[in-house]
Amino acid sequence: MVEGGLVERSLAGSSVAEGLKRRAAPLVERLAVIGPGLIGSSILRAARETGLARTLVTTDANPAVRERVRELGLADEVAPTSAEAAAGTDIVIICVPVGAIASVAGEIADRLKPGAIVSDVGSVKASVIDKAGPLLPASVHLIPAHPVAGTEYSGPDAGFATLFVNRWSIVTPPENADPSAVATVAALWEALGANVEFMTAQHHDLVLAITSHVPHLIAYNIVGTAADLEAVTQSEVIKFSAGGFRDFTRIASSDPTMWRDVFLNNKDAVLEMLGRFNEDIAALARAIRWGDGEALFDLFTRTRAIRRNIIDLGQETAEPDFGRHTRSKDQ
Ligand SMILES: NC(=O)c1ccc[n+]([C@@H]2O[C@H](COP(=O)([O-])OP(=O)(O)OC[C@H]3O[C@@H](n4cnc5c(N)ncnc54)[C@H](O)[C@@H]3O)[C@@H](O)[C@H]2O)c1
Ligand SMILES: O=C(O)C(=O)C[C@]1(C(=O)O)C=C[C@@H](O)C=C1
Repeated sequence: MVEGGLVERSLAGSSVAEGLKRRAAPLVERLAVIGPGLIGSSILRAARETGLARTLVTTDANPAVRERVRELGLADEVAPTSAEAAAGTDIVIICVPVGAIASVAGEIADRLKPGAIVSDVGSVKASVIDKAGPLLPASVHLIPAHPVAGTEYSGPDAGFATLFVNRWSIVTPPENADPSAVATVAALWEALGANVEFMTAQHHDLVLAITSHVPHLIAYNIVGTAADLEAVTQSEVIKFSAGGFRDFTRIASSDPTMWRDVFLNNKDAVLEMLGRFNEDIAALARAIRWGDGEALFDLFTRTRAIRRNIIDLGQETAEPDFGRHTRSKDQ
């Protein structure tokens, strides 16, 4: 870790994006991002703008992504493999789909220096600790995290430096995690503009099952159902999709690999929340069948208040913003 010393790099033509602060000194010497897609490239962009690390290293399993990252100039070094990217690095952030995190951990294990921190951004946390933890040497610190910020887009062109500004990043340290390594990961996310919250991986997975995973499943399902009906209704599904349905199509266009892995790795929590969801939707169907307007009105009043609370807390724009990714100054 870098203890002190002023490092001022000139960033040709770029000013620090709103909500990000340029650091007087880097937090770490060498930061590696494995998988510079939407989330990884956003970390690299924000790290570049803030001067978070003296050297930014990245790699990707896909050679076309490595080439694109070079073209975009997102890192100081683009390594050919994960093992080479991780060698001699202070912090490695694994930004690949949840199902590939453990295999990356296995690939880098031998090349990590003692005291290095390995983190990730996976949308599911307990499986990362269970599967990646045993593959890493005892001399490194596994401190998983999850930035609760994203879009439906993927790849290095989709990222932007301000993605994490004023969003939560949930850090889920395993039992007996080294406090200074936990503090470093928290400081990293704060430097990227996020607000940090700590919880166990199990609690994270339960909370995110209802706030993120089941909503995505519902969106995938409703768009799938509508697409099946399209044969019956001809082009009406597309023609009249300017309203609520359109909001679902945004969510349902999210990356298939990422979401397949989320559901396969958070099975228990998702099934538990889905069970509860099914009970509640059955109650709504009953209210409609029996003309129970009061039950419908009461629920819709409660949910409207929840939406307004979220907006008041500044965590959502008032209207769906389909072009959020265009906030990027790097594109
Ligand atoms: N998209 C979101 O909204 C969002 C938000 C928060 C967290 N996450 C989590 O972040 C992670 C990345 O998501 P993303 O949306 O940035 O995905 P992405 O598809 O944009 O990028 C992932 C990158 O990882 C690379 N990759 C895949 N397997 C690899 C391997 N074995 N070794 C090296 N590179 C590999 C891919 O080629 C791709 O470039 C996922 O775990 C996801 O759950 C996503
Ligand atoms: O805004 C979106 O498009 C998202 O779906 C982002 C979202 C979410 O559900 O809030 C999706 C998955 C991540 O793990 C975190 C954030």
